[in-house]
Order: sequence, then C-alpha cells, then structure tokens
Amino acid sequence: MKFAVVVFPGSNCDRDMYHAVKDSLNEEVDLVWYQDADLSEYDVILLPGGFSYGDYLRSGAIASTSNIVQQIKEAAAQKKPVLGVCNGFQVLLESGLLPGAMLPNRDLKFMCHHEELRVENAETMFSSEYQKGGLIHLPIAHGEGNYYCDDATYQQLKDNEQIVFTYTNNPNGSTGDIAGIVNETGNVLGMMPHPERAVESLLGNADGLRLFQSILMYWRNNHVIHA
Ligand SMILES: NC(=O)CC[C@H](N)C(=O)O
Repeated sequence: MKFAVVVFPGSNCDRDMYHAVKDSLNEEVDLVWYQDADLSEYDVILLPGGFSYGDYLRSGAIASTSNIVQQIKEAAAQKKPVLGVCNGFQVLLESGLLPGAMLPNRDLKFMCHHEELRVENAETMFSSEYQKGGLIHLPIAHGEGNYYCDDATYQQLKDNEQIVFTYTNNPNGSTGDIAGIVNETGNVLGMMPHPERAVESLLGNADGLRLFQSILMYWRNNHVIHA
C-alpha cells in the first residue's frame, strides 16, 4: 500500500501528513511535488494543509488549476481514497471533486485551536474505526473554514449520509456545523480539522490516528492477497 502526499507551493502540513503515515501508521508514503508527479502508482492520495499559492484569490483556488488535479480526479474516479485536509479540502471544493465552497470564517479571524467533533458517519473508508455519534477532538487552523452550500445540496448531503464530521460548537459558521464531507461514492473526504496533527498520545491526542487506520483497514479488506 502506498500513499502520496501532494505538495503545492505554500503547503505547510505535508510533513505532518508524511509523519502520520510513515511513523504512526507504518506505511509507505512519498512527498510528491505537484509538478512532476505520476499518481498512478499510488493507492491513496493525500492533499495536506497549508497556504497554497499564498491563498491568493481564494484558499485552494489557484492550486485547483494545477495539472496534477486531473490525476487526482482520475484517482477519485478509480475509487481510490482521496483525503483533503484544510487547504486540501479547499482544493477539492475548488476543483469540483466535492460540493460547496469555503467562505471566510464568520468572525473574519484566523483560528487555531482544538475543536470537538461528532462522528456522523462511521461507515466510510475514512471513519470505520470511529463510533457513530462518538466525540473526538482535533486541531483546526484556518481563516477560510466556513463551509457553505445551498439548501438543495445540504439536503443531498444529509440524504446520502455524506456528512462525516460536524463541530459540536461551530467555530466558523459552517452550514449545518459541517467539518468534513465525502463525495457521493464515499472515496473522497474533505475536512477542515487536522487528523495528521493528532496521531500520537505522547503529544496528548491520537484521535486522528483512527482516520488513517480506517483507510488502512479499507485497503486491506479490498486487497486481500489470496495465498
Ligand atoms: N491549515 C490550513 O490548511 C489553512 C488553509 C487556508 N490557508 C486557510 O487559512 O483557511
């Protein structure tokens, strides 16, 4: 099993993501520069947090026009797990891989602290190691984390059970307290909280490790090598 962490100019959580997979999950992972990547050899695509292209225009907007996004779309179409965290989520929204958009936080301030989340869907390939209704705590660090979608899209997200995580104490004004959503086929997850920054009890919080373990369990269950 091989993970790719896609690095854009301005990404700054790529090494956290790399560490989470390499040292906490003990799986193969490469940092892949956005310009010279061939993603076809990877099983899981990770889009890290940061300030790609300095957040000019809108967070994630310019990165979403990169050539590599076509390969990310191909990976998503092949039902490979694609995880976008924070700026990565914004890239997924801007590229149309997930519905909705990110607005500036309600109080127009950058916020950086831990938030309590509720697991709304524990059936996805990213959340099977959690309990439905369970509460977890993950760090957030963003200025444009106010998820928006129109009423029809919100109803669809609810009907299709695409809402994976919600905030218990909405910090940024997100529609429906949404913190993370999957696409309709359930293999593309975008979330503003940072699971890769919470993978070690030594650092006081390992609530994020179970997300990576869920991906691993999914892959193993779907790639059983018959002896
Ligand atoms: N931590 C991040 O990825 C931040 C994303 C984006 N730069 C924002 O401020 O909203």
